Amino acid sequence: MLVLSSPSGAGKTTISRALLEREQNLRLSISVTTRPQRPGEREGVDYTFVDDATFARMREEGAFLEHARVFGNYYATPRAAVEEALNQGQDVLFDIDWQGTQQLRESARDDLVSVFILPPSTEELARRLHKRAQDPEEVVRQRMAKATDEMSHWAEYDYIVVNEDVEESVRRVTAILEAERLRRDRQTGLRDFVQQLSHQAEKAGG
Ligand SMILES: Nc1ncnc2c1ncn2[C@@H]1O[C@H](COP(=O)(O)OP(=O)(O)OP(=O)(O)O)[C@@H](O)[C@H]1O
Ligand SMILES: Nc1nc2c(ncn2[C@@H]2O[C@H](COP(=O)(O)O)[C@@H](O)[C@H]2O)c(=O)[nH]1
Repeated sequence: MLVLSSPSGAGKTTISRALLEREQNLRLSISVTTRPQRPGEREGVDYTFVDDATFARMREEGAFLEHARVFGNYYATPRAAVEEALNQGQDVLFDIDWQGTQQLRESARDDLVSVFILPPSTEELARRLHKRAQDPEEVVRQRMAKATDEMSHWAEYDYIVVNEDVEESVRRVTAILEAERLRRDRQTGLRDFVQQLSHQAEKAGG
């Protein structure tokens, strides 16, 4: 479970999309949200868009692994899709905030790798939020005002990537993913493989 968090506009959606194109065994967890759909966003691809009543019902039914109120809207990670992907041996990518990360960390523990994305400067963060031009000015202002609050959680994360150049950031997150996949405890079947090697070495050595 690979989590990316950041202040709004720092670039995690951009980095996630590039990662998903390159990584065969990585699936995006598609969140459920009550936020209005942005121009260009696709239902079931970017988010599953629901109304407040549907969100509340799904939460009561235990359909979420985590949920949070972010910038005045509700967001949640659906349990079934994530469990299915993990059971199939796939890695799952989460683009969620620090509240959701805290909740996932409690349930997933060792299986969670978290990356916090920082902007190179506050001016650049404001530029990116405006450049995206998909939210009303008031929403952009509200998200900028929340940036300090969001960034105060950076030290809760395993890795920090300052997103200056997209390509370089994607390279760094890919390197994190590769290194984490190589951890001894994540390589299943290693014990049998090493036993086999030892057996062959003993035979070869007479
Ligand atoms: N390294 C970069 N350099 C310049 N522009 C960037 C960079 N990374 C992302 N952007 C641009 O910044 C804007 C915001 O990026 P993006 O939507 O990926 O942010 P986000 O962190 O996912 O935001 P949110 O939390 O609101 O979903 C987009 O227009 C994107 O193209
Ligand atoms: N706790 C969760 N946070 C989520 C989830 N999906 C997205 N998010 C975070 O919300 C903000 C705003 O996203 P936007 O798409 O409206 O710009 C951002 O920080 C996302 O990471 C979720 O399922 N749970």
